[in-house]
Amino acid sequence: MAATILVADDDRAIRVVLSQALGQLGHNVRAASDASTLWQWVREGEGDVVITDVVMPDENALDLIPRIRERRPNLPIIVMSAQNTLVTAIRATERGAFEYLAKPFDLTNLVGAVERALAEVKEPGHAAPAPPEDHPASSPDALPLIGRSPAMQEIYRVIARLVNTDMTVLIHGESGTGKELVARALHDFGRRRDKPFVAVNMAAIPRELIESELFGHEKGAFTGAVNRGIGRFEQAAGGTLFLDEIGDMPIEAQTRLLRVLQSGEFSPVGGRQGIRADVRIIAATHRDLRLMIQQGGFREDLFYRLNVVPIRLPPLRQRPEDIADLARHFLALAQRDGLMPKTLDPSAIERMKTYSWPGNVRELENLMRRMAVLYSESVIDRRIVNTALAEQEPSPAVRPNGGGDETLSQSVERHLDGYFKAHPHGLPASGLYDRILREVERPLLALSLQATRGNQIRAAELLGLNRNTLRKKLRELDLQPSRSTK
Ligand SMILES: Nc1ncnc2c1ncn2[C@@H]1O[C@H](COP(=O)(O)OP(=O)(O)OP(=O)(O)O)[C@@H](O)[C@H]1O
Repeated sequence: MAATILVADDDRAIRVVLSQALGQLGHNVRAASDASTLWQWVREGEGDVVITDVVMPDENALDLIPRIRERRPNLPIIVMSAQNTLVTAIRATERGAFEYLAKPFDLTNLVGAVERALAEVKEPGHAAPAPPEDHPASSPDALPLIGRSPAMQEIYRVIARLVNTDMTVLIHGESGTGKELVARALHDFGRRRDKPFVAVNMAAIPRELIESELFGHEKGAFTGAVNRGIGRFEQAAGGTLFLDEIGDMPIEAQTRLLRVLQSGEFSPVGGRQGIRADVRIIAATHRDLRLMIQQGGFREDLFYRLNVVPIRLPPLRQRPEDIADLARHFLALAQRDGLMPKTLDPSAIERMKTYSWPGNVRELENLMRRMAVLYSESVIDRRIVNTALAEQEPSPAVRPNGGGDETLSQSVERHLDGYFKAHPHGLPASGLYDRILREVERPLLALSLQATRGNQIRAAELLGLNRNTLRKKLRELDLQPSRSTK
């Protein structure tokens, strides 16, 4: 069917390309260079589909969309934008765009979108989120996610599509790729944004405590359960529950979670009555769950329950185009925190593009922060990047033989192995047991104090130690408990 397509873009090249491509398919194309001409055509009842750029000389098309939707509710609008941010994608979708395409776009995708839009006109009922609802919360000036690579654009498009739904999402990506940030964006821009976002990391909770952590427990449910405990499901009521590192969930807890997802109800440990589970679930993992299913480590039925909408976050090394934007963003954050302003020399960006970033965006973030703190030069060049990369404290994800999956005990084992190997012709000095335990005790106590801002009572509670015992150990290890002012 030959249709009339209205195109609005102030870039002449785009108007020409679209007119040719759509003209060849037999459509009539009318192209305008500003928003007011487009609006005039729409008012005159012209056109079967609109394709519009966002930023035009006279008006931002995002402001025009609601008017078009009001006047011609059945006229599909395809938005193309070179702004390429999550916020643009979400705004366009929210205001009722039929499709959002980031520039530069693939012509085949555009033609596909036009065809779907025309099919939609013939058979209405399409999915432009209606009614176009404007979210006050969805206009943070700060962008939640940085990066304009095609891979990130695709992720923004998916997030925008999910904004008005409660669909379960499973995010997959290496450590540090931004899984939690995506989960937060889904919550912050979604309809549950006024309710809590609760994150639980399955890898960080002892196996035997996972169920009570998630579902809560009744008083007396187990030794130590002196009071009723509220679980994360209840805490997140009305909001979003982010199950991080879902691949680390023990199989029994998986069974229980599956039952909750199937029935929509949960019971606290030691309790009977079912409580309605009003949470949106977003899960994330860096593991290959399909492989785990084959090996019997993950329940297939749970996987399908969670994998309703899969999102794959690519590692940073596969989207080097994002590195410059991200690096500048982190430098700007450091500057906001009172550090000296710094700029990046092109040679620094080139160098960073060839590095492999095993710790992904988190590693880049740490590197930029370190450079902001430790280097006095105001322009960062290749040499500084090289030096900073070389002195990098190897994090588990950065170590060549460590990989992101290394557990604490594996890493200790690796260290001890190195220690024994350092004495090839004999044994280390005796008294090893106490020496090694102290090695572990020291960072554990220091970090606990740091986490409780030097509050010894809270640190003792956190550690499950008697206060006097903690004080004694701090003295023995010569750790100065300094209380930070804030
Ligand atoms: N696209 C992005 N834009 C801005 N900051 C980002 C982006 N991706 C990641 N970050 C930052 O990098 C750090 C790591 O991100 P995040 O914690 O979301 O990763 P993750 O994949 O959940 O990691 P892990 O699997 O280790 O928990 C955070 O400080 C986050 O703010």
